[in-house]
Amino acid sequence: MDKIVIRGGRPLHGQVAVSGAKNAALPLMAATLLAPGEHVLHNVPDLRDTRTMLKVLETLGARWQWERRSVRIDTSTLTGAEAPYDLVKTMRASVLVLGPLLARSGHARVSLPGGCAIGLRPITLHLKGFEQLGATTGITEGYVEATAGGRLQGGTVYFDTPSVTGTENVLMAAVVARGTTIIKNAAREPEIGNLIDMLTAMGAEIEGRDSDRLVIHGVDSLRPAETRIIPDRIEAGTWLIAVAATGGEVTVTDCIPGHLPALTEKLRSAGVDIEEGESTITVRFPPGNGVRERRLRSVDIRTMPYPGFPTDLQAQFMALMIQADGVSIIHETIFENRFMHVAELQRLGADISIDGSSAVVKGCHGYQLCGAPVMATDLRASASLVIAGLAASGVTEITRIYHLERGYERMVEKLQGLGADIMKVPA
Ligand SMILES: CC(=O)N[C@H]1[C@@H](OP(=O)(O)OP(=O)(O)OC[C@H]2O[C@@H](n3ccc(=O)[nH]c3=O)[C@H](O)[C@@H]2O)O[C@H](CO)[C@@H](O)[C@@H]1O
Ligand SMILES: C=C(OP(=O)(O)O)C(=O)O
Repeated sequence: MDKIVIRGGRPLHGQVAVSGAKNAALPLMAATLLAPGEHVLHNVPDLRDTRTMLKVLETLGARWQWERRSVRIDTSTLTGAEAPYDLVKTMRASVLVLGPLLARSGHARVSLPGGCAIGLRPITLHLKGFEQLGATTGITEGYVEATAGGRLQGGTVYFDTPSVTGTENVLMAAVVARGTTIIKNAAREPEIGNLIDMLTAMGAEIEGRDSDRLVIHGVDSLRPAETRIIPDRIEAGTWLIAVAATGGEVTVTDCIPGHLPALTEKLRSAGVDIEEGESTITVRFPPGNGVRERRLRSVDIRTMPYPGFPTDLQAQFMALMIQADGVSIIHETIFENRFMHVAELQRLGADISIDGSSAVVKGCHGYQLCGAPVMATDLRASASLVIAGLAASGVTEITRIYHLERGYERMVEKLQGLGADIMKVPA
């Protein structure tokens, strides 16, 4: 097993290109199950999670081939309808094969994705949605089973709370149902827009892209499609926060600035210079407008469904706020246990206390954090430790970095390209 060693305290400079989004690639890969034939996905990030999803597809009978940044997935013949525990336990997004399998094969059996380090993560809304389309669902021996007695029937699905994978799963089941389905209070994350574009290219009829009300007119059949995965807004946001934390000037390329409205607004409020181009964001700290003093202001955040502040950037933003001037309240509304990074950040000298779903961060303005050995606990917590390590003085060693490899493509190499002293070494 490898670990990451960082000698912190160096500003970051240069350009960094953002990879395709993990959270778009996974549902789009699952969507290939809907139509027999060869699909092509471009800009696919080579990650532990995308490799796991390919294994899930393979167990269902699909064949695949990587060609540089593209993956060809042939779903002409499916030989199974079960996603086993061994794969699902390593990646919750495996649950996304439920909707497409139910639509195509009339039956699906997927190991129940358990609770993970960040919270319970139920899928009751997915199952309720399938039932509204005429399926029966149940849980036996740790597996979710969904069965459609014939073709699914369009219906109205209301989500109590906007669920990202729930919206994606029900959407994929509904595109070939008989009649019209309406999803009310749907999630609006850009990754859902990417999925809608792919389904539309496959022949689906969907109205309401980017809104919380999706209207799906079921079609008799779909065809394979060629689709490009959107840039990873969470990776882009991670770079912006890293530069704000270390100081320096970096242009983040191959991104969609409009996908990060809440983060760029918060960074500006904190005193960070953000300049948006068409597909680039330049981040500068301290700001270049003659301001000499390095003074990062504390700001509060509250995680919310898109376009609110993403829960997937909460841990990284906390790593920035521990160095700010003042007190920042970080309120996590999506997951009940997404503060696992707090104990590790404290090892670097951060002053953070937790009060229910809020973290109170007292910035250490004027003092530098001090590197320490820390342990990664989940994907975004790991990214926050990297950011804190880059900003701290001395050496930070991060173990259990397999979490990071689930969602960040070539993170160490990209940071080295920006001048960071960071290495991956055997633990
Ligand atoms: C809205 C939101 O920010 N979703 C995040 C969530 O997506 P993911 O799809 O994993 O989670 P959901 O969007 O479904 O969950 C959103 C909220 O709804 C609740 N819920 C969900 C399903 C259900 O059946 N019942 C229920 O109560 C969850 O407990 C949570 O509080 O984790 C991903 C990985 O960190 C993020 O990329 C997504 O941005
Ligand atoms: C927690 C994440 O992913 P997943 O839903 O795959 O666990 C994430 O992307 O931050």
